[in-house]
Amino acid sequence: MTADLNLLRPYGPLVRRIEAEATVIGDQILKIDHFLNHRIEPSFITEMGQELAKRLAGFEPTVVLTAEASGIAPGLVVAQALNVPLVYAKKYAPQVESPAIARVIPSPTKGGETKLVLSQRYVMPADRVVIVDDFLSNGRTAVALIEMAREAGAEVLCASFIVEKRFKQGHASIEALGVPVCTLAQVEALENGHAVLTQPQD
Ligand SMILES: O=P(O)(O)OC[C@H]1O[C@H](OP(=O)(O)OP(=O)(O)O)[C@H](O)[C@@H]1O
Repeated sequence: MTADLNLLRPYGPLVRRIEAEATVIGDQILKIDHFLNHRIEPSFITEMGQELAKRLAGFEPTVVLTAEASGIAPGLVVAQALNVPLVYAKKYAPQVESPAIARVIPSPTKGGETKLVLSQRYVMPADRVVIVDDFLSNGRTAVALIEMAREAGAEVLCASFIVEKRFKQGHASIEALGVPVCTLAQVEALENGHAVLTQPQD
């Protein structure tokens, strides 16, 4: 698959904020939870979600799919901009109306295992799905969401993220499923307390 460069265009305002404000721990951990997923800045998450929505509009999705919890804020902005529903796979109280589809994945940031559960009532065979999440790392969450949507009979058009760690295998795992990846910031490496990012052209 040839990557669509428009889907991977670095978004300048986000790249600059990560460079200036991220906390980098070792060569694996990047924290920007002061504006993205613990303390959320409504104006900035809206700006970023609208940028993702612009890139995703051409896929003509009928539903945005994410995972509880940190995907909900960006997912809601994208869904609102595209005027489609947001569905989130439940993680923390995974009792949903049956029939349901589930996947167990290694918990990305907490260790142990996480169960993702989705009611088939909310993703249907005619649906055109785009995935939205805050971070792409090893890709286990996104791959599970893609598999679950496909098990429901839906078509998955694109998987999109605010930030991706290019030094992990998530991007390749998603493309291996035939799904294009869309991201606003691409972290190439974490070194000496700093994030090295793909630079915007503008
Ligand atoms: O590409 P991956 O390796 O799957 O990692 C990315 C996932 O990790 C985080 O979720 P996490 O479960 O850590 O936290 P959350 O419950 O706050 O969303 C993040 O929100 C993504 O969903």
